Amino acid sequence: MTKRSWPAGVTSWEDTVKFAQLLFGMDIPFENYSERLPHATEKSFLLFAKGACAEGRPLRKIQEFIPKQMEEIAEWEQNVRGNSSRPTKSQQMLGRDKSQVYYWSVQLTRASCLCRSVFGADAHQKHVPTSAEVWGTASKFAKLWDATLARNYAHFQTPHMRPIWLDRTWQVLWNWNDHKQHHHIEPHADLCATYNHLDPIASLSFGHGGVLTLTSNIKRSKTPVGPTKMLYQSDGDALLMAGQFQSEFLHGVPARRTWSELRSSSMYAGMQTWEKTGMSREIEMHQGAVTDDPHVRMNCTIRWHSSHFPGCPQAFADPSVLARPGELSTPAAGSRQRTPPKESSTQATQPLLTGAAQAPAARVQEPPVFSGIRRQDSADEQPSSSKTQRLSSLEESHETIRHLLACIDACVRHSELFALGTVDCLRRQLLIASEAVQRCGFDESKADGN
Ligand SMILES: O=C(O)CCC(=O)C(=O)O
Ligand SMILES: [Fe+2]
Repeated sequence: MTKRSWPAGVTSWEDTVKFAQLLFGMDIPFENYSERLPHATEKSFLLFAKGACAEGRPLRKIQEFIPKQMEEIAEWEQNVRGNSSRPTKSQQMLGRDKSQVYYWSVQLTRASCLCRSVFGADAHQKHVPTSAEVWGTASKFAKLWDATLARNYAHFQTPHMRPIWLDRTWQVLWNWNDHKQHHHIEPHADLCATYNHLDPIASLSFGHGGVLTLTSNIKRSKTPVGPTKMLYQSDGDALLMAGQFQSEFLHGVPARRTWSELRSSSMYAGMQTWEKTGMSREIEMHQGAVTDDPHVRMNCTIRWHSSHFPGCPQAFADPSVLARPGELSTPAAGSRQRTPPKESSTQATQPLLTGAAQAPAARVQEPPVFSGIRRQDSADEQPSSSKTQRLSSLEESHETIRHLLACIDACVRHSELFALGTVDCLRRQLLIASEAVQRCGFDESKADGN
């Protein structure tokens, strides 16, 4: 039997169901898609919730938010940054030659988190603030998300077991795919140094149908393997990938023009009738598409920052979960990144959207890496009779303040909006640190008998 971790993590099927109820409500039907995984496992969980975000459901609104947020960013590019030549570029997921657009995407975080996961094709988006409070549309999403989870949780019978995701920093990726432009994502795992495998990743689908391929990420031979399972999602459907899913499997979003080929593969046989019907309808639409109207499918993935990059106010708020610079270039503990299989020569020349952690270059090079305000209750923070130790604690506090000031400078250098969103939080942290220094100095003078 798998270990349960609720309400602090998801490591069993029962936990996965609870998580689904927290996000989508108690009344949502769900299916255990374990049979749909490329190999049998007790460590990974795939839950499918048909219609969890369909018309009439609270999270339906996300469908409207995605294009609105994209417009808002384009307007900001134009009006605030004066980028009138390519105001939409910072939402494009670009190939290496920077000309092919794989799909469109924006990344947002719960305020006041400023972390941005960089996945490769979005490396040119780093200047766009992620914190939801900076944007009108994202702020509306934040309100909706918090209210929906709180309302769903009110129906749980366990008030003493508050799920950590009510308080944890979420990160959303909003993707916009036009089937007619052959948008797609290569097989990859959603990995980042700030993610933790105890936090499931939810994927919500809107608009036209989408196919998700699944590939086993357990290397049995030198020959790369391709996807062995696929599933179909229609408008309003939701999926949860939980447990060790991101280490054990790769997922990919094939372009609609490849679906008729996929229909002749053995993977097709494992699909349910409604999936086959939906897929066939989209194939027909693709073949019959004549007008210039886009055939849009939107996707929202919801992930969680269980730690934060240096410079993020959330890292100051809880230094115990700070992602240290050394971790930035390696995947988070429990997650393993592999090169996705190259199935054809075409794919080999395309960018690998692995989701692997890449530190935002500017931040890694920046000197102000906040080493954290030490917790009062930590063992090495106990009162000591040694004057040397007391002095070093005072010095550390001074060091902390120096780092905080440097962080503020870095924020200001980074961009005006970035600074606006964080300065208040940084100021508060600075005050806490300065009070700590005062206390330290006061304790020291008492100990010296002054
Ligand atoms: O579009 C989808 O269904 C999945 C999107 C995805 O895998 C991603 O954004 O990482
Ligand atoms: Fe993904």
